[in-house]
Amino acid sequence: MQPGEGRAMITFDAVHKRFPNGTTAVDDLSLDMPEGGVTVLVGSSGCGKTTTLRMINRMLDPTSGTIRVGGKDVLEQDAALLRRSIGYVIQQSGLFPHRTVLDNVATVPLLLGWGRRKARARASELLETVGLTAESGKRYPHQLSGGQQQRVGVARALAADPPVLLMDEPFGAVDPVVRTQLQDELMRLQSELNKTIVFVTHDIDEAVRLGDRIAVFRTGGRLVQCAEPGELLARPADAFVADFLGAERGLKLLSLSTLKDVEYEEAATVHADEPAPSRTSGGPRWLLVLSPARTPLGWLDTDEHDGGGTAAAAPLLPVRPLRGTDSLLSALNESVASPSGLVARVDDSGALMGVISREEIHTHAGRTHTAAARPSGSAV
Ligand SMILES: Nc1ncnc2c1ncn2[C@@H]1O[C@H](COP(=O)(O)OP(=O)(O)OP(=O)(O)O)[C@@H](O)[C@H]1O
Repeated sequence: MQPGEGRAMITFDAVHKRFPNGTTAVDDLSLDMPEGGVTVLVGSSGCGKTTTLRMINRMLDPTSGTIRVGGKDVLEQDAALLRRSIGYVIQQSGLFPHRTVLDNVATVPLLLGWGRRKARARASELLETVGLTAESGKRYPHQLSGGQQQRVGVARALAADPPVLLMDEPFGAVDPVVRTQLQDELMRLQSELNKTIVFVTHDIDEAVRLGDRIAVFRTGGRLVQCAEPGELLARPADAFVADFLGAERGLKLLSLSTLKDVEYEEAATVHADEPAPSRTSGGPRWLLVLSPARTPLGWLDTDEHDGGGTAAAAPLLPVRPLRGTDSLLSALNESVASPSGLVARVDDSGALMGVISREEIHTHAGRTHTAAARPSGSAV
């Protein structure tokens, strides 16, 4: 079973939220969030994502309708206890500035009466889990970078090992490089922990990357479509969703398929310490120069080389080898950037397996689209 296909851990049933000033933030929301999956809520500013999230742990209560977590109506549970049993991560990490990082992470276990020693031991273990050193536990939040503070926020939310994690734009305030690292880290953690995660973001790329299911909202708190990323990208329910996904939604779809099943062919290669062939040798124009461990070092253009010297000493053009876990989108990008139009496919150790042609990548890209565009359940 894929993550996100399990039974519903959180259910919204005809939920409305109207604020006293008359604003309807959430309008007739019925939605299931599967156990052990990541449900991402996306949509433009003010469409009710945060309000939806905050009703799950009773930071806000619905005006009408029912929300259940683990089968239990949240309104029948004590709000403070419910909040402690659900992890919550927000954009500006929300750490207590006058407490050390370790004490910040230990907050909920202490509230739950674990005792100082046990709570701190757990906090220290969690800092390591989210990629921080034990030493950083002694610092205060302002002594950490924005990205590190977000990691502490995630560690704090995980401290009491809650089954549900609510994340409200947790990576919204960090630069794109750190953001990608934090996303990678979250995916790694999730593959071990299998939490039920509800994740709010503005960023559709982040949603496609992290979500098992994506729920798209529009202004007025209306859910327009909730689907797996592939289905959403291939079959947006209406023009609003298509617009929201953007002009590159076809390319985004390719980011969901990997090179695992794409066929490769034998590559024309030359070893680094062999003599560099020239155009007069009559072989193929482009050769991949390999290290002794068969790692691709670069492309040799025999049309531009007069012969003489070793292949390693010849002017080489850069190669960016791809693995089976890399996406079809990366392959398409590399096939455009590669001087030979070929993509070098390597194994997990980085050794060359073969090359994939631009045509093969295009064929797979087309097939991915055709398959995704087919309504689910229809015959292949
Ligand atoms: N306490 C409140 N009182 C009145 N209106 C509110 C309150 N909180 C939110 N709203 C309004 O409810 C609507 C939904 O807000 P919400 O914060 O849930 O949207 P959002 O999709 O999370 O937006 P953003 O992406 O900008 O964070 C907005 O129109 C907002 O102005």
